Amino acid sequence: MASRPTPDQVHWLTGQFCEDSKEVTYQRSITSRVQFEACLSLIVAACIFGMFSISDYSLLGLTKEYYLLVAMRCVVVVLCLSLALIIYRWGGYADSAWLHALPLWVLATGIILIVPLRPDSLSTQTTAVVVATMAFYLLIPNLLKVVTLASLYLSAGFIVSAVLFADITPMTTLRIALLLIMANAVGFFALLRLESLQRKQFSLLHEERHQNCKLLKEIAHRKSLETQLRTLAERDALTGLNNRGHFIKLATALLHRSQHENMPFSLFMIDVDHFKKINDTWGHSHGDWVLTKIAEVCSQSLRPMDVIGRFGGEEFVMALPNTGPEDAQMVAEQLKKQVAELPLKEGMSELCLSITIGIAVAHNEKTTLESLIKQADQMLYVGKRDGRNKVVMFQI
Ligand SMILES: Nc1nc2c(ncn2[C@@H]2O[C@H](COP(=O)(O)OP(=O)(O)OP(=O)(O)O)[C@@H](O)[C@H]2O)c(=O)[nH]1
Repeated sequence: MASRPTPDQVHWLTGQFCEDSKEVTYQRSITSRVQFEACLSLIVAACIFGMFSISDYSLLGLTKEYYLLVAMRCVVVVLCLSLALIIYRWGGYADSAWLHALPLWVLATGIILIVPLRPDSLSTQTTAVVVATMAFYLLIPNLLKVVTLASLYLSAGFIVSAVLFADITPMTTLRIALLLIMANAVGFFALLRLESLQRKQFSLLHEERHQNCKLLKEIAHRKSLETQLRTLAERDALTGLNNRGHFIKLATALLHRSQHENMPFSLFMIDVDHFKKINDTWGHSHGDWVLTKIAEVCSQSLRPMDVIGRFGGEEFVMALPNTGPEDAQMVAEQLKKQVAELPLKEGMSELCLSITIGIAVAHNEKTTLESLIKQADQMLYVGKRDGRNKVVMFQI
């Protein structure tokens, strides 16, 4: 049973992809280059074809045949130049291969028509046909099928014309035929190899791009997973604040920097008053909501250099670098006021929301974050004991 061709498989005889859609994609990818190169090659070919009128003159002089030849050459040159322009403007050969075939047929007809007008210079013309055949295959960019048909037309037309008008012997006819068969075979296989190699290169490039795309997607996916993991490792799921571990890491760095710069550093321990009662009265979801609202208020009151974290349960912690006792007291009072003024959920109107804040300020280089947390926690306890809704500062 014949196996199905793979998308990258190239046909052994046409040099094109076996899969039509892939071939069209390939042809479209090279359209602009082919258009430019075909246009350039046709202009050069037309000029060379026209220039041969000089050798016509040296052979024929100003005879009727010479004028006919010049007229024919002019028609071919004009047609080729016009077609070159049309191809340059509109000639994507994925859609209009016939347009690329046309100038080859015009040139071939022109070459064939020289024989009846200049039958004496057959050997020169045979050389010209061989060169033209090679140029068709290799220099004028075109599809192998299109080139092969035009070249065979040129060879067959030339031989018929030579037999009819140049009065050649059967032996000479055979020699010319063999020469043209050889030129066609060499041109055909050279172009077949070129077409196959170009398409294989295209496939490899395509595959490489595809793999790169996959790799970029994979990298993006991994980066997003990494971000998610980092968030999970550093953030508190309910409030989105830093979790205890990450807060300690960030606050320790801030404390060290303040100590290095000889600047004060304050730490707040914040605890929601009678939070258990909120849970018991309105349920855990309302308790959660209150915690997120308080977290929001605290975050909004921070400066960019401050750091906040959820320490556990209904307890928050804030680190304020470059903040001395007076400023810390002021910020804490302001925070306490903002929490008390928080608009509450429907049905919670009788709740008097308040927080107690314990403050510790680092005074010398030896103070550690651990000791500051301990002192602020002690002040929190004092504030709770003294009736809650208080700001208490650790005094040395
Ligand atoms: N809704 C909710 N409740 C929590 C969460 N974490 C801890 N809690 C509750 O918070 C309550 C803390 O109660 P307590 O330690 O007695 O403190 P309190 O009621 O605020 O009393 P004081 O701090 O002395 O004013 C407990 O009932 C915990 O179950 C949470 O993430 N969500």
